[in-house]
Amino acid sequence: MEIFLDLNEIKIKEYLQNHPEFLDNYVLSHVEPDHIQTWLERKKNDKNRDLCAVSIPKSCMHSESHQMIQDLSLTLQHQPTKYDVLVELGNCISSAINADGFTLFLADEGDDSLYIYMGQNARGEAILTLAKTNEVEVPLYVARQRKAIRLSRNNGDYSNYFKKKPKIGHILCQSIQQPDGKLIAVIEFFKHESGYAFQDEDEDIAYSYIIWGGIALHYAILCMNMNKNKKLNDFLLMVVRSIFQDMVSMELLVPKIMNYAQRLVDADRASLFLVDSKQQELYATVFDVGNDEQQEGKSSPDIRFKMGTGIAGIVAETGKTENIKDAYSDPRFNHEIDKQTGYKTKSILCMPLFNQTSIIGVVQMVNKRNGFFTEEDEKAFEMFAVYCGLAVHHTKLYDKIRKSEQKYKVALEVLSYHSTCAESEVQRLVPQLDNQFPIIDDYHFNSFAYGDDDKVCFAVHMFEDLFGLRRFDRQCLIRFTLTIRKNYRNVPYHNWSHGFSVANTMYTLIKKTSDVFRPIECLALYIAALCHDLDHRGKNNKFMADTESPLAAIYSTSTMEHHHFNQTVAILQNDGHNIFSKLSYQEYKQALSLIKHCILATDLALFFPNKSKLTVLIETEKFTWSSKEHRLMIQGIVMTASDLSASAKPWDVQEKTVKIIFEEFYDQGDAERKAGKTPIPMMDREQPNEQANSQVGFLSGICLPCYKTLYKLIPETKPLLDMVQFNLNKWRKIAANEETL
Ligand SMILES: Nc1nc2c(ncn2[C@@H]2O[C@H](COP(=O)(O)O)[C@@H](O)[C@H]2O)c(=O)[nH]1
Repeated sequence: MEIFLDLNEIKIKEYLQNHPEFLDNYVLSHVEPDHIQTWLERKKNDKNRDLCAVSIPKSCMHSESHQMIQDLSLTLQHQPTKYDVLVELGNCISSAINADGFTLFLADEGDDSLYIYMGQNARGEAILTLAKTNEVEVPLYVARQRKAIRLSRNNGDYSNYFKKKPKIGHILCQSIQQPDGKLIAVIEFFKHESGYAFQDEDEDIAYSYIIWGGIALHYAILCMNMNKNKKLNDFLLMVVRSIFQDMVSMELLVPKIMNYAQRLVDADRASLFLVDSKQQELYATVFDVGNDEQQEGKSSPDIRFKMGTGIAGIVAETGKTENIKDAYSDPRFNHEIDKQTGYKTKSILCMPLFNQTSIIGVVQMVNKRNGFFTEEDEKAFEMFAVYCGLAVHHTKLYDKIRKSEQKYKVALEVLSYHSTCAESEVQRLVPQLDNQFPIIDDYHFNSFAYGDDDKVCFAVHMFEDLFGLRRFDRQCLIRFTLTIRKNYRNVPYHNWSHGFSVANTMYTLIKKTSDVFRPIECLALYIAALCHDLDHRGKNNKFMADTESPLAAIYSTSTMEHHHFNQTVAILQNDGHNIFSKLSYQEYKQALSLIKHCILATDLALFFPNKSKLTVLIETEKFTWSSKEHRLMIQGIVMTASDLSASAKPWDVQEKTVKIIFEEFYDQGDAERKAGKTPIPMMDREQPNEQANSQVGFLSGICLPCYKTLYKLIPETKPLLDMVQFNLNKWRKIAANEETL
C-alpha cells in the first residue's frame, strides 16, 4: 500500500531537521562524492546564497556579527585571555543559533586529551577538568576529524552519548583552530529536548562566527604572548639589573628568578640544583619555590644526589631539556625526593643552565597546573634559562668576590697589626729627639755611618726642621716614621737606608733652595722621598711583569711605583699614623696627589720623556715656574735626582753603594736564571767585569742628564752635578782598566 504523505517543503525540512541522520545516511549512501564536492564548492563560492535568509535575516546576522565584534572588541581591550575570547565566542554563537548553552573543551597538543573548561581563577588561570574519554566521544571525534557534528537524542549512532546528558535533546559540536591549523578547542552547543534540532544554517552560522572568533582568538593569543613577552622582558631586565647594578648575592636573586620561572610556565613548584663538579653531584640551592611571591625558596643543602640520578641528574649530564608528562611512569624518575618531601610529582619540565663553557645547574619546574608543560612553556623557559644561567654564574662570581674581599680584609688586618710599630718603640724614641744632631743638610752626607734607629731620629728631625710642629703631631710623626722603616724590606739596596738617604738628599735640596717650591710641594716631595720604595722586593718592574706577579696584574704600568704609593696611603690610614690629620681637606687632597705624582716619577721609564719635554722647554726658554705643569715636571726631576743621589755622593760612598746595588742585581739575575731566563749582563753575577761598564752607561745615560737639567733650573744643586761628573770619570778609568776598584 502506497502511503501518500502530505508532504510539503516545510514538513520535509522539519522532518530533516528532526532526523539529521536520515539526510546524512541518504547523502552518504546515495550521493556521489564528486557531487558532494560540487555542493561544497558551490556553498563556499555561492555569493548569492544567503546564509541569513535560511536562519537569520542578513541584517540580523549583520547586526549579530556586529554585536559580536563589539563584544569581542570590548573583551580584547581588557587584555583577554584565550579563555575570555572562547567564552565570548560561545555566547555569541549560542544566541545566534538559539542554543540553550554550550560546553567548551580545551585541547592539549601534547596528546589528544580534552579538558572541560570550568572557568578562571583570580589570576586568569583556567580551571580545567580532564574529560574522561568515554564521556566525550563526540567532541573527541570532532577534535580528531576537525568535522562538525549535529545530533539529536533519537539519533541511533550516538544514543549512548545522550544517556549521560539528561534533558538535552540536540547538540552541535564544532572545532576551533588557529589560522595555522593548530586545534584550540571544541565547542559543543546544546538544546533541551523541547527545542528544535540544529539546522544546516545553524552550523553555517556557527562556522562563520568561529572564523571571526579564530581571528579574535589569534589576536588574543598574540596579545597574551606580547604580555608574556613583556613580562619575560621585564623579568630579564630585573635579572640583568640585579646582576649588574644591585650585584645581589645568590641568596637574594635566585628565589626571585625561581618565583618568576614558576609563574612563567604555571608550575606548582620550582627548584634550582647546582652542579658540584668536584663531587659530581647536584645540590639544591633553592628547592620547592611555591607560587606565593613572598615564599622564599627553602634552601635545602641536605638534598644532594649524584649526577645522572633522576630527571635533573640526567639533564645535568646530557644538557638536554626533558618535558615529562607523567613522572612516575618514567623509569628515570627518582622517587626518593618525593619520599623525603611528601610531595607528589606528576609533570616535570627540566632545563640545563650553562655558563660560557659548561653546565652549572638545572632548573626544574614541577606539576604544571592544569595539564602538562607545553611546547610554548619550553620555548619561554629556554629564554629564561639563558638568563638564569647568566644570573647564577654572576652571583657565584659575586659571592666569590665577596669571599675574597672578606679574606682581603682579614689579610689587611693581620698585615696592619704586624707592619705597624709598637707604642713602646715610639716612647723609646721620643727622648732621642732632644739629642744633638750631626750636620745632615749636606749632599755628601754619608748615611752608612749611622744605624737604622739613628736614621729614624734624623728623619723625624728633618721633617720637624722643614715643617715645624704647629700643624703636625710629634708622636704621630714618630709612629709614622717607625712604621715606614718597618715596611721597607731587608733587601740589599732598596731598604730603609735607601729610603732615608733619598729623603736626606731631598731635605738638603729643599733647605738649600728655599722658596723654589711651595710648602705643600715641599711636604709632598719630602714624604714621597721617604716612602718612594716602600715594600720593594729587590726586583724591578720587568721582573714583576715577566714572572706574572700579582702586583703586575694589579698595576700594568709603573708596577712597583704604584705599589709604593699604595703602601704609603695604607700606612697613613693606620690608627695614629695620619701625619696630615691637621691639614684641611683641600690640603690633604693636594698633598696626596703630589705624593703620588712624585713617587710615580721615580720610575725611570717616566724619567726619559719627562726630561726630554723639560729640556725642550728650557732650550726654547718656555719653562715658567708659574706653570703648574712645568712645576710638576721639575718636581719629577728632583725626585729622580734624589733617588739616584748615591751616584752624586763622594766616591767612597758611591763605590760602597754600587757594591750593594749589584748584590741585589745579581739576586734578580739568579732568580731569572732559575726561571729559565738569561739575565742581562748587569744582573749576571757570572759577568762581574760588566760592573764598570754598567756604571758608565748608567751615570752618563741617566744620572748626568738628570743633574744637568736640574742644574739649569736650580743652580744651587751644582754640587750634585759636579760629583756625578767626577764619579763618571772614575768609572770610565776603571772600565778602561786605567784604575781599579
Ligand atoms: N746600574 C745602576 N743602577 C742604579 C744605580 N743607582 C740606582 N740604580 C737603579 O735606578 C733605579 C732607581 O729607582 P728606585 O726608585 O728603584 O731606586 C733602580 O732600578 C735602581 O736599581 C747605579 O748606581 N747603577
